Amino acid sequence: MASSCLSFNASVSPNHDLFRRHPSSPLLRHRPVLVSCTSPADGNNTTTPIETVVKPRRTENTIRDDARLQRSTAANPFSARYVPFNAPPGSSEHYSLDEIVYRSRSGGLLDVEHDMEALKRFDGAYWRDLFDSRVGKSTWPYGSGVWSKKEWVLPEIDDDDIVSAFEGNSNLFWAERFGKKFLGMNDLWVKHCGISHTGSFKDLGMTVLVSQVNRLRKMKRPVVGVGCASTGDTSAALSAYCASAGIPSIVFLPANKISMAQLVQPIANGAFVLSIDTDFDGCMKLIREITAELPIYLANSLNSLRLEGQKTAAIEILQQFDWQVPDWVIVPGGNLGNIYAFYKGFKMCQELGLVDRIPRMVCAQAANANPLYLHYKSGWKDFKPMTASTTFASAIQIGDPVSIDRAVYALKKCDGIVEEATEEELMDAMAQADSTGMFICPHTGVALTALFKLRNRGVIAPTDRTVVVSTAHGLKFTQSKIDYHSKAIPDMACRFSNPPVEVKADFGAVMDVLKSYLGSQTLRS
Ligand SMILES: Cc1ncc(COP(=O)(O)O)c(C=O)c1O
Ligand SMILES: N[C@@H](CCOP(=O)(O)O)C(=O)O
Repeated sequence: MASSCLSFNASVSPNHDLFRRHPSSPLLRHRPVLVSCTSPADGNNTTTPIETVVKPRRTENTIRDDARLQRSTAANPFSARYVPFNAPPGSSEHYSLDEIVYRSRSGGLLDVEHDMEALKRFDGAYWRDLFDSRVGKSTWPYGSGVWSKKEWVLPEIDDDDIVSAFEGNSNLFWAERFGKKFLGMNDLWVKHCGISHTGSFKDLGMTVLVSQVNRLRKMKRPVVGVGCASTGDTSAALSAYCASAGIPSIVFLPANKISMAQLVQPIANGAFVLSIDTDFDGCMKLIREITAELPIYLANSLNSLRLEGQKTAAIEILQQFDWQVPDWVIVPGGNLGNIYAFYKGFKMCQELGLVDRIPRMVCAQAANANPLYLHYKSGWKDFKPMTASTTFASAIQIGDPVSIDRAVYALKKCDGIVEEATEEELMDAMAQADSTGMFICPHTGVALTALFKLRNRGVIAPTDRTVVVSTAHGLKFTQSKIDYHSKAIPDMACRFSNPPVEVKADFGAVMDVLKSYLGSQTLRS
């Protein structure tokens, strides 16, 4: 092996990033490094040559400068494009990701299609090692859980155009006490996507969409601003990423239907906020009409770019289980982009040999906003949009989900299930989870209710490895918790409420209440 040529077998050696990441290593300094990757998939020791000139780091460099210095000069072998979602065989319709297009010629949804043949030139072990090697570092842009999978997300974007808050890499934790106490389960996990830059999973998709907009604007494409309709989380993510890149954002919010914490997010980030006297579906209809007329780029998940980022949460789950596949993954659903994004992430891992199967998925809806559930119960016969009623799970108060076709496709492919949760069920589940140390959002309460129901029916077994996706941070929804714990919700027993005890500032009075409390604890244990 020539000293300037590091040839490695993809299934054995970690990856080229390791070499890029340590430019100050005496072995690498000033040395052109030709990284060629054996492709076990075709048995040849040929390559995708990724040539990197490693230059010394100057102290005034930013991490972007570092990334620029270490960048490969070889042609990028990976690419992606828009195609009609679930296109019929033989369809040749496709669009560059640099085009501004949200719908196929027939008016259907689009999907981002990756050049899977190019990705398949590397085997599963290569991709696992590559992704694993990027976790927990601050290398631009791989410090992000989304961009650490860049080759599978937006392979062609220049690192310089990426707008990232190093989102993703959210924790997946063992819900030991909740699982044992309430469900008799020993392998229950929560993927906390709400521990994120703006407090929800929307950051994962928004970094991708805003990065692409950044690129389009540099290419002088007509994008004056980026807009969305929102139940709160999409607008929070959009406004934060746009503000970070200096791009105007415009958000349409249903008046009085989102939490105060969510409302203040786009306001604080300088978005142009319209509070509109309608529901989310009304806002969605308006933003679609407006973005067809004005040079405002549409940021809702109708835009399939978003799902490319969101799918990395599924890849992360597999990675966090050391590439073992869980039995079940439960996701709360509203506009229904996320359930498809999860399916896509799992499916890519299977197709590219990182894992050998995919989990069964459950989509959980609030009973007050359950068009997918009703469609599932009808045996997938006719889908009927509805007017969603008020729900504590306000971010999924959606009656006419734009990604209905994507969701149905994903659920059919993974032998999935749809469940629903009444207001009382979701609030009780949230309170129960919180009582074991979590602080979840009501949407996660919807997902936990689905789990309760499926466990009670014996569909999910006590030892099944199950992941509940927590989609937002509970701190965005404190008012619902206050209402519950103060028993201020009409027609709800609030069985697990834990209101504060008011007591006089008097030693005897405090002793009395404490003795009574401690006595009840002893009796319980
Ligand atoms: C907190 C939260 N959970 C779940 C969802 C549902 O995701 P999706 O619309 O992709 O189904 C949303 C948004 O809709 C949300 O904001
Ligand atoms: N919950 C969403 C609703 C819009 O969903 P999107 O994924 O299509 O943007 C929100 O937070 O606005």
